[in-house]
Parts: sequence; C-alpha cells; structure tokens
Amino acid sequence: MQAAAYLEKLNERQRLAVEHGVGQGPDTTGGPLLIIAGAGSGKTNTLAHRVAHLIVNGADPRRILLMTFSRRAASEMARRVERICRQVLGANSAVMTDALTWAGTFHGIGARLLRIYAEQIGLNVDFTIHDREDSADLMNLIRHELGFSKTESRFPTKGTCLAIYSRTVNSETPLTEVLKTWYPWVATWEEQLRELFACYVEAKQAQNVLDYDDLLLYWAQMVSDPELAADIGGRFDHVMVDEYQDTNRLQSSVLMALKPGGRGLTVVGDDAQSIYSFRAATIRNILDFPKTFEPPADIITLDRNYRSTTTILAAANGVIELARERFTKNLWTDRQSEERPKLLTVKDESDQANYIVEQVLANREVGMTLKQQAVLFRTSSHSGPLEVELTRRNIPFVKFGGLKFLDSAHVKDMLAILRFAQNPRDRVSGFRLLTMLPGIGPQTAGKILDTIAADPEPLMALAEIPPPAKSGESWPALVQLLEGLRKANGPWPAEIAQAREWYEPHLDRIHEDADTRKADLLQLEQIASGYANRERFLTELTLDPPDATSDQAGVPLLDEDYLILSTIHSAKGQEWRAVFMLNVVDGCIPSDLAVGTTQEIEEERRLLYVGMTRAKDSLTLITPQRFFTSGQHGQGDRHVYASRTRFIPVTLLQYFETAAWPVVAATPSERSTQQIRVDVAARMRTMWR
Ligand SMILES: Nc1ncnc2c1ncn2[C@@H]1O[C@H](COP(=O)(O)OP(=O)(O)OP(=O)(O)O)[C@@H](O)[C@H]1O
Repeated sequence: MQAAAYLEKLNERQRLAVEHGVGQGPDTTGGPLLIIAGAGSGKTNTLAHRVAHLIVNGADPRRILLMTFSRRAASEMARRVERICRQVLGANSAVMTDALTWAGTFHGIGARLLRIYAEQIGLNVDFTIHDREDSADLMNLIRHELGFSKTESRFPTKGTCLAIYSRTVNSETPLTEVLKTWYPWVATWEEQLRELFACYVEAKQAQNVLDYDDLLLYWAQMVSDPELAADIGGRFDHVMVDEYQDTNRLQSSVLMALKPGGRGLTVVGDDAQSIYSFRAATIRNILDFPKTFEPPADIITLDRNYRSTTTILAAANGVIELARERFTKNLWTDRQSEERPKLLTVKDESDQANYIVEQVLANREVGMTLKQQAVLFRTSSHSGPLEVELTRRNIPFVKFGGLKFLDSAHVKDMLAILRFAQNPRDRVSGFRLLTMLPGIGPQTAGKILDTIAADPEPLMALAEIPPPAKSGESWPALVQLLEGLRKANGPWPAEIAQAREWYEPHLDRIHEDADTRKADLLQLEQIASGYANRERFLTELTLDPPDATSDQAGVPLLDEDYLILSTIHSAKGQEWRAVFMLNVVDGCIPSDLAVGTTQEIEEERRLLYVGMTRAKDSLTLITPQRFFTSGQHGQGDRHVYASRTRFIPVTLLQYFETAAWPVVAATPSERSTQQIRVDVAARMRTMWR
C-alpha cells in the first residue's frame, strides 16, 4: 500500500503511536493516548506523522487541534506534516495541510476561541492582551492606588505580586496555600494581596484587557458550561498536545472539558524534561493522565534515542538517574562513539569565552557550520563575556531567550499605538502612547485617560479634548492617526506604516541611536506582513514573541551562518551537532535562586539533562573556577569561586573526559607562536569566502 512508505521509516513503537485508533472504527478517532517520549526519541517526528497519517486516512484537517509549546514548534510541525502528506497526496497535499489552521500554542488557541465565543460569555470582542510587563505595570498602578507601596514594612514588588497571582490562578490553588508553600516571607500580607488581586481583576475588566493567565482562565470558565464545552469540543475530532509535561492544572482541566471521555485525545511528553514549574506546570498532569479515563488511556513509550551518541547518552542518563523521582526509563541508542563528553575546567569566564571561540572556529574548519553548534546557559546574563568576544572576533551569533526584540522600548512604543487603536480602554498602552508626546506627563495622561474611559466612544472623546498645552502639532496628528487606525480601512500592514510615520519624529526626539531603532521598526513591519490583520498580529506577537529578530524575519539571514546562543529553557526541543554549556557550576546550575526546595533542585537537575540531551555528536560542559554573579540577594555584584555542579558528583566522572584549558605549553614562547600560526592560516582561508 502506498501509505506504508512513510510508516516504514518509523520504529515499531513510533508506528504504533502514529496508527493508534486509525482503522479501528468507522472514523479515525481512537481512545485517549499518552506517548511518553524520551529526549531525542522522535517525539516531534512521531506527532507529525500521526497528524499526517490521520489526514491521509480521511481526517478533516480543519477539525484537528494541535497545541504546541511555542509558535515556532507549531509551524515546524505543520511543515513536517506537509512534507509527509506530499509523499502520498502529491500536489493536492498543500490544500489539505493549509487547512490545518488550528495549530498553535495553548494561549494563542485560547485567544482565538475567546474571540469567537466572546458574545456568549459577555466579553467585548476587541479585547487586547497584556504581556507580563504590561500586567506588572497595571499591578503596580493598583498597588500605588491602594497605598500599599507606602507601607512601613516593605510590601512585595509588582513582579512578586504578579507571580503570586499567576501561580494561584494557574495552579487552581487557594491563595493561603500558595503563600504558605512558595512565598512564606510575604504571608503576612495575605489580606492586602487579596484586595490587590480583586482590584487588579476589576481594572482589567474595565479596560477590556486580558492577561496571559486570563486566556486560560476564561477558557476554562467557558468550558465549565457543559453546552459551550460540547460545542467547542465538537469542533474537533482530534486534540493533540505536545510537551504535556509542561502544562498546568488549568490546561489539563480545559482538555478534560473538551474531550471528557478522552476520545481523539493524544498527549505527548517526557517527565524527565519538565522544566517549567515556575509557570505552575505540574508533572502530575502527565503522570495522572492515563487513570483519568475509564478504561485508562493507552501508553506508548519511546525510549530509543536517535539524536546523541552512546557516550553522550550515558552521561545524560547518569545525571537523570540520580533524580529523586523518575518515571521514564533510560534511553538507548546505537550511535556508537568513543568520544566522551568533555568536562572542562577554565580559569574564569573570559577563558571560557576564548575556549569556545577557538573551538567553534576549529569545528567550522572541519566542516561543522556555526548553525550546527550551540552554546547553552542557565541564565541569559551568563553569555555576556562570550557575546563580547564573539562581537570582537566578528563571529555572527543569534541569541534566544533573555531580552527579546519586543522588549525594546521603541518596538513597545509602536505596539502601544496599535493596541490603543484596537482598544482605547487599554490604560497601559494609552499611558505609554500619551506620554510619548512633548508636554504630556503622567498626570496629564492619567486625566486624559480618565476622561475618555467615561465615554462610550473613547476615541471620539479624545478628539474633543482641548489639546494639552505644549503638545503643539503632535496632538492633532495623534488624533488623526488614531481615527484612521480605528477605522482600520487601510490594508494591513499599511496601518503599521502609518503608525511608524507618525512615530518617527518622536523616536528621533526620545531615543538615541534612532537609526538602528528605525531599522528594527522596518523589521517589525516585515514581521507584520506575515499576519492576516492587526488583531491577529497583536495577539500572536504578544503571546509568543519571536525569540530573536531573525527568528521571524528569517529570510534575509537564511544563507548566512551564525552561532546559536540560547538559554536552556529556550533550547527545548532543539538539537545541534556540538553543544557547549557555560558555567556548569553550583550557583549557576542549580541557580542560587532555586536552591530552596527539593522540587526546585530536581527541576534544575532536569534542566541540565535537557541541555545535555540537545547534543548529537559532541558535548562540552565548562566549569570556570571563578565567575561573576550579579547580586540578587542584596549582596551586590561580585566574583565568586565556584565548584562543579552538584549534579555531576565524583561517581559520574567516569562518563566524562576531564581536562583543563588552556593546556600549559612547554615554554611560553612556543605557545604564542603556535597561536599566531593558527590565526593566520584561518584568515588566509577565509579571505576568499
Ligand atoms: N525512526 C527514526 N529513524 C531515524 N531517525 C529518527 C527516527 N525518529 C526520529 N529520528 C531523528 O531523531 C532526532 C530527534 O527527533 P525529534 O526532534 O523528533 O525528537 P524529540 O523526541 O522531539 O526530542 P526532545 O524531546 O529531546 O526535544 C531527529 O534528528 C530525528 O530526525
């Protein structure tokens, strides 16, 4: 049979997972399925094949809901599905796979459903979405208004307040308990926090904004109504969830409401890779999944690793074996290798950077492109010295995680304009926008926003406000811009060009290095052209910002080669031929911010495991003896002496080749001539490329 060709490439278990439910009844839906997929065991591949196989066997792609951890993962999945379907369906496949429109993140899908059902749940369809920073700003505003910021003993910061709120709603746990378990040092503020959260919720409603958590919370509330749940669940024959180990209670309750009997439900995950408990993800979701149903869900375990060599896997298995609780078995592979992962001691972070630069270039000399190599780290700031060195040596790199493109002030300014046009009750955006104008300070902005909020047509009310003193020409220009945008009559993304034209003179005035920032805005316009309209652009971008500028606007960079720098969290699901890990020392991993509870320590162990299992052929863990730490616990910035991470105790050293760098040369003069020779040779070779 024709379909068998793509199935043949799968191993027996993968194939079972792909075929589950197909051909057993009149349709393609089977009972609930849990796929426990170890690192590198072909999870993405298997899920993509499953989707393709369902489509090939007659499932309607418009009725498949596919939820992944990031939008990048969703589009990667869609690409793979297309490729597989093409083998069977030929040219027609694109029509089928283009219809796979319900692929995205949990939050993104939630936002879409909420807009569709807005009327039925009393929600204004024009709602805008606050990212974490906006939410913290709003929380701060209310904290001030309630007078909590002036209390004698220190009231928790806006960030802490938001974290507590978020954990409480996402874990469906009472506030008292959340405080007791996670934030005991602020437990005395319980009453005030409750008041603060109540006002925060009211403010969001008055301003017609939802925060990230609301997307799940509203969705869960929406499907708690059996009729709505049946209606929404009935839109989909298949619901598939990737990275299930990193979902939280709310997400699992949404799923159970959509598919109460579990028919057509497939979840995939690996408990050994659960690294998002700070977002209230719970490992219990995956562990309890099978017995939620009667009869219980089928479980298929994938434990053959296709990614890494035997030696890398042995070391990674060694690390995860020491975990306190473990449910998946050790992985195995037949990718034989003699080369053990390296555990390298260097003097400090500057030597660490030098070593990596040297090694990365050496790898490139023997045919490994920069893109096939990655440098991973626990915390974004760890890569600072390396970034400096790479820049100095002209080695292109792209960094994932940490400061995002969208976090830069000028990009946020632009988005504030569009968001305010979309929803003029959004105070955080309004505030940002108004205070960009000359002569408008926080007080004036606040008053203007109060005035227009009281009006059923806020933007019309804005036009009637007398121009604030000293705002000059910029006031009528703003009113005109917003009116134009509100009507949204220009084709998207022309609107964003209008906003940019209005903004540029202000950009010149407010920011230094305006030219580089302008280039970013053009980039933003290019990103915008990938979306159907303003609303989709704002929603998707807020929910799942591109990790780096090149992530979205990738086309111009496509032929270029660059090194990948990434936090371990952002490296999830990816693989490279060579992986270097920075600061594999106690205090960095486990992070000294996470050494409170056993659960936290265990999660840090899994992080190291996730990092190590990204490597295909070569893995180097580096331990600088001295590293720089930026003061988090009030001790200020300082250098500290470090020891190897506790996750690699002496018993595990057998899996590594331990070494120090630089290798001490016989005589200093010999060493320096050696270095110069390598340098010149490399330059001669690259001269012609
Ligand atoms: N049946 C197979 N035969 C050969 N190679 C395979 C097979 N299945 C998967 N692979 C390869 O194994 C590697 C890992 O696959 P994939 O990225 O899907 O893993 P994963 O389970 O999602 O990993 P992780 O959970 O660690 O992110 C890929 O390079 C993929 O091409």
